[in-house]
Amino acid sequence: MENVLTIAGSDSLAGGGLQADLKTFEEFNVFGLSVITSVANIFPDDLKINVLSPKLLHEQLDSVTSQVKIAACKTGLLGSVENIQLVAEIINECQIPVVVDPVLAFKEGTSDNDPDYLEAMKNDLLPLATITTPNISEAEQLSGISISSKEDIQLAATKIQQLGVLNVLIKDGRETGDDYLLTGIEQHWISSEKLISNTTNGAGCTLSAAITALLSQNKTILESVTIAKKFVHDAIELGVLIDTNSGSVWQGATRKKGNQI
Ligand SMILES: Nc1ncnc2c1ncn2[C@@H]1O[C@H](COP(=O)(O)OP(=O)(O)O)[C@@H](O)[C@H]1O
Ligand SMILES: Cc1ncc(COP(=O)(O)O)c(C=O)c1O
Repeated sequence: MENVLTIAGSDSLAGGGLQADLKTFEEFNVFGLSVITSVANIFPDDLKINVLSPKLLHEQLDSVTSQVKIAACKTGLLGSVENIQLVAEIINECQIPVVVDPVLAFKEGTSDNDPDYLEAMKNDLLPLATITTPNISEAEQLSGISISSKEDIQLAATKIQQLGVLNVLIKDGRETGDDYLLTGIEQHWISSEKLISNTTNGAGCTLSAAITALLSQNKTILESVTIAKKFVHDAIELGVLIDTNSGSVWQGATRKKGNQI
C-alpha cells in the first residue's frame, strides 16, 4: 500500500483541510499521513486561521520524511511565507508527484492573503508541483487575469503553466460543472452535471487529495483528474448540511452509492 502525505491546515468542521484529505486517502486504499500547518476555525460569519511556527512544521516534516517512504504528496493551506518556503525546500528533495492546491480563497470567507504569500506560492512552490488545482478566484490571483469566460480560463491556465507547473486544473464546476485541464500542450474540459447544492465545503481539498492518491498508484494526470472529479461529484451529492445554507462533502459517498472508484 502506498504512503501518501498531506501538508495542510486543520478544519475542525472536517469539511475541508487535512481531515478531508485523510478521509479521501482512506477511500482510495492508500495510507494517509498528515503534517499540520495551521488551525482554521470556521464560524457562520467568520474564519479564524492560526498558523503554526516553521519550527513545529519542520519537526513534523522531519518525522515523516526520515521514517516513511512517501509515494505522493499534496499541499493545502500553508499559512505563511516561511511555511511555504520550508515545504518547498523539503519537497525539492523528494522525487515524487506533488499536487499543490493553492488555497488562497475560501468558500467560507476570505483568508486575507498578503502579496508576499502569493509571490511565494508562485515562485517557490508552484515550480515544484506536478499539478496545481486553483479555483477561479485563485486562478485569477496566480495568473493576473480576470476570468469571465472559458477563453479567459484557458489563457489563465497557460499563464499559470508559465510559472513552471506543467499540469494546471482550473475548477469552474461551481458555476458550470466544467473544469479545465491543461497537461503540457493538451487540453481537456472535464465535465459533470452541475449540482444545486450547499454541501460543497471541502470539495477542492477532496479533489486534490483524490488526485494525489491516484498519482501515487501510477495513474496518469488525465485519469486521476477524471476519476477524482467523479468522486467529488458523489461527495457533493451525498454531503452533510451544517445549517440550512452550508455543509460539507462526504467522502464515503462513492462507496455508499456502490460506484466503482
Ligand atoms: N455545484 C457543483 N456541482 C458540480 N461540481 C461541483 C460543484 N461545486 C464544485 N464542484 C466541483 O468540485 C471540485 C472542487 O471545486 P470548488 O468547490 O470550486 O473548489 P474549491 O473548494 O477549491 O473552491 C471541482 O471539480 C468542481 O468542478
Ligand atoms: C484548513 C482548510 N484548508 C482548506 C480549506 C478549503 O476547503 P475547500 O476544499 O472547500 O476549498 C478549508 C476550508 O474549510 C480549510 O479549513
